Amino acid sequence: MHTTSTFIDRLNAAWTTRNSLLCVGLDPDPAKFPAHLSGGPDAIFEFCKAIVDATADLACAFKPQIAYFAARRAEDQLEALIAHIRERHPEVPVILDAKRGDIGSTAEQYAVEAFERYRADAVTVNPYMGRDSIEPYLAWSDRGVILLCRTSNPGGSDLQFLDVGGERLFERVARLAAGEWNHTGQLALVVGATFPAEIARVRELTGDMPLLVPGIGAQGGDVEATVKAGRSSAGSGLMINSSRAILYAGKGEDFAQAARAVALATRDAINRYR
Ligand SMILES: O=C(O)c1cc(=O)[nH]c(=O)n1[C@@H]1O[C@H](COP(=O)(O)O)[C@@H](O)[C@H]1O
Repeated sequence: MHTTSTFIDRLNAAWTTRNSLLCVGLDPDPAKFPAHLSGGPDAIFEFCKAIVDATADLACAFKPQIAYFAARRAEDQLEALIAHIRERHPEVPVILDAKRGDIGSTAEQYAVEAFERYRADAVTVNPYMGRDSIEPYLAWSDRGVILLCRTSNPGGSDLQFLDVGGERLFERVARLAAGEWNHTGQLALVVGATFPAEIARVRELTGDMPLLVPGIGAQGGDVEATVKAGRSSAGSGLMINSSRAILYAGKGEDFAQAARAVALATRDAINRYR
């Protein structure tokens, strides 16, 4: 399964074969499920499986957010969902959105959780604790590590915009991630679609590094500005995530088809500006 190719190889292949920079976010909230699914013991799995099967050919990645599963004691459904993606859509990389961050010995356990238990291709990590808190994930040489850099939320500026000796903190993170921290070539960065000027700055600092860009759709980020600011030299380089706008596009029994229609329109809108 995870043999010779790296996360970044698999991502590159998915970008090309699917002609898509759209990452479909899997943030399942049972309160928003269509009536015919609510209450079932495997409702979270069934909901996500339907979305995955309806959108796999349109997606360069899937990004399950672990909190939505853990909050409802549904980690087994997350395992089953990722196993389903591996089996049915093996060419679509899975990013486990867990935003971990801890001392090295604990990070080793988080890496086992993400890469062995859940078999994710990549995991999101908070870089606040520094280089040795990231290093354990890199021991899994065929997986990716996606560091928070300039997050999409308004409060992201509280710390990420602080001046740290002539540059802003997110710029330091970007420079470290593109330089000395990336000795294995496994790193990527998160930059919110709600801040196109900072996407452009991070692109400038990181060459063609892959960027995970959440914030279009429900958070109101602008697709055109995001793509123009973030595209790599090859007109690629982005995993532009949308979760709620796709997941909850429809409320009826045809919810997966409604999700597909939004995913298709979003993929095409992104491609217009590459
Ligand atoms: O790491 C992330 O994925 C992430 C980083 C960030 O800065 N902002 C952000 O919204 N996210 C995640 O991206 C998803 C956005 O969901 P929607 O706003 O519904 O499209 C959620 O799963 C968030 O946890």
